[in-house]
Amino acid sequence: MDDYLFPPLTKQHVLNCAFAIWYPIFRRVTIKSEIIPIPADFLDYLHQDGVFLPLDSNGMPQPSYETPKDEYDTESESESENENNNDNEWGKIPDFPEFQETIAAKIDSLGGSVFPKLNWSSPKDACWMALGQTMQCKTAADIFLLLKSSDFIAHDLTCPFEACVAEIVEGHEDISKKSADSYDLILRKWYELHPSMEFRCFVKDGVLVGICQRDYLNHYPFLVSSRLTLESAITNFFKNEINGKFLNASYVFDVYMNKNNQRVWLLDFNPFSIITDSLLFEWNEILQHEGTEGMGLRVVLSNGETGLQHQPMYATNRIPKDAIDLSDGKTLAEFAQKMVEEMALAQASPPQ
Ligand SMILES: Nc1ncnc2c1ncn2[C@@H]1O[C@H](COP(=O)(O)OP(=O)(O)OP(=O)(O)O)[C@@H](O)[C@H]1O
Repeated sequence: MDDYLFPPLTKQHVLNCAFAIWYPIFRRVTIKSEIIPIPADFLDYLHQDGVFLPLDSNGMPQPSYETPKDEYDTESESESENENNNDNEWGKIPDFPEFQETIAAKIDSLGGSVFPKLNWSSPKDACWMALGQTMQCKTAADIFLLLKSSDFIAHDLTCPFEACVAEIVEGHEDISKKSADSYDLILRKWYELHPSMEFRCFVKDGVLVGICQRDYLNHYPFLVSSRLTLESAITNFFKNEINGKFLNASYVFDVYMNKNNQRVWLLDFNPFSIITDSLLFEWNEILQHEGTEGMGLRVVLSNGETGLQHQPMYATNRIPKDAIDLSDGKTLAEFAQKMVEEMALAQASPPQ
């Protein structure tokens, strides 16, 4: 770890990886998306503890959602009734009617289901919380549950510049400790992406140094046999569509390749930094690589190579901190049960 010598990561490098910055430049080669500025009250709500979902468009709690009062309050019924009559019948449940309406309209315009993100991250660590355990969202409530349950989203909100070099200007605080000035909710048109066709690409000083499987835990035999064809398609995509257009000289980008026509699509950009997972490479290999010839496409060559078979991703992120905030003993037991079921399911069904 200590050997690693990364070029200094600045706040600007991280900002350049924010969706709203790169999307206008690469709109033609990426998935259709909508960018919705997050209003201040919703940002406050995201910062608060607990997973209380806002009311639906009719002012009612979301379907199958138990209000904090119904489920957890220990007050006597009469006390509760008094309080309920006072103001907000649903106690702590927040309400963002305009924001929710905008989201619903954008979901419609993207075909009815979307993949949500904030400036940098998606709440992929929380998808086990969602109905159907998927990131596919059809309503604002689906999105809010994922955002509120995710550690990755909490990181975007609280310390996105954590890995940046300290920039202390006299009289100003160290900006590496700051959060972003503004946040966007990103809605991307939903596609059933096959994990075997996702790849991560490492670019150092404008050179495509390495490409590897994004799903680094599983062996896909066809990737081994078609490695050179895939590598050539991704390299061409880099040369024609990415190189020289992204704002940082060194960066990491993710792509998806359509299996049928081998068309490559850009998925995301990440900082060239230890905070980005190097997957099948060691960061040292990438950092020490010299010359203009890259290391090519690296895939998992056999099941034995990983020593693991059909692993669920983000297994270690499956108890988000808000689950604990939300819980009494009973709820945690329910979460634990759900987790056990999901792990069993993931082990039993290999990826197609
Ligand atoms: N539009 C989409 N429809 C369906 N699934 C998607 C879509 N976009 C991304 N995904 C899936 O979600 C995963 C994470 O997406 P993305 O890279 O945008 O999120 P992220 O949180 O920035 O991830 P990372 O930090 O690993 O880069 C992708 O690997 C892909 O499997």
